[in-house]
Amino acid sequence: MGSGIAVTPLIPRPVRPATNGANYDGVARNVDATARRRELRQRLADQRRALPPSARIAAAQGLRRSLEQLPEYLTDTRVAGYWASHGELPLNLAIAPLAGRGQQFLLPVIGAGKHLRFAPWQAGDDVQPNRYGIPEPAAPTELLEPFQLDLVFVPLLGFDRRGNRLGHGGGYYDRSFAFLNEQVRPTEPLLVGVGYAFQELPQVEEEAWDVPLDFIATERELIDCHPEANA
Ligand SMILES: Nc1nc2c(c(=O)[nH]1)N(C=O)[C@@H](CNc1ccc(C(=O)N[C@@H](CCC(=O)O)C(=O)O)cc1)CN2
Ligand SMILES: Nc1ncnc2c1ncn2[C@@H]1O[C@H](COP(=O)(O)OP(=O)(O)OP(=O)(O)O)[C@@H](O)[C@H]1O
Repeated sequence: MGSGIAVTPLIPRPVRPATNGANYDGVARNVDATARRRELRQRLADQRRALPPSARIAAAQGLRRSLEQLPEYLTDTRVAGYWASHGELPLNLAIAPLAGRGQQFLLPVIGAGKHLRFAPWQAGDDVQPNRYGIPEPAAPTELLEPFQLDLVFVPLLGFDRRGNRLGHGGGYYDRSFAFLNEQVRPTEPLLVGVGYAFQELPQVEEEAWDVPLDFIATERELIDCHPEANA
């Protein structure tokens, strides 16, 4: 599809052992991990909501500068993002230049089975709230499957530098992009997590179903989660 710059393929990540083992210890470890994730999500969500408007506006501008370091942001044809809610880092300044460059922007639409599809959206198009109160295109002319996208800005609550992500806990992105775990990464679509720098964690515990991010863009920097590719 429309990716401008070729990226060096990597060896696929080894399949991680499932954490939901059938024995008692496996189950207990899993319950602990779930409780830890819930606590961490709450703390990060509270912290994000408490950010003053000035920090949000400055971050939206910093994010655009970070994304300009990514060739795919400047050239890819189909670019999916999100409508910032719950204090998420606003994408509006990063999205604005896309139309002028002939790039299509799309928003996620929640479907059956917690799978996302993506609808083209441009400024002025009608939106309606989904079940979480997040706006979705109201009358999409087409709905694209995740594999049809070139670049995806993925919302997150927490991240680490290896590309592990903590989301809202719905598992929407992991389910929708699970097919990438069978492919040599990075490939298309390229997954770029977007969040505030303060959302960085030393390590996000990996779960068997997680789909790692290729890059993470914050208001401060663009993080390449496959640094060995450039070594
Ligand atoms: N802006 C935006 N759009 C998005 C996502 C997102 O994270 N951000 N999604 C990412 O997947 C999908 C929607 N998934 C979501 C999953 C949970 C919650 C949410 O508010 N969860 C509550 C708990 C609600 C409950 O338990 O039912 C919370 O976090 O407080 C929101 C969106 C698709 N669209
Ligand atoms: N590929 C998958 N197949 C089946 N279930 C899945 C898959 N991916 C995630 N899940 C389920 O979804 C639940 C939530 O996953 P997780 O905590 O990783 O969500 P998240 O990445 O934080 O959420 P979101 O992507 O919506 O922001 C998990 O408990 C898991 O059972």
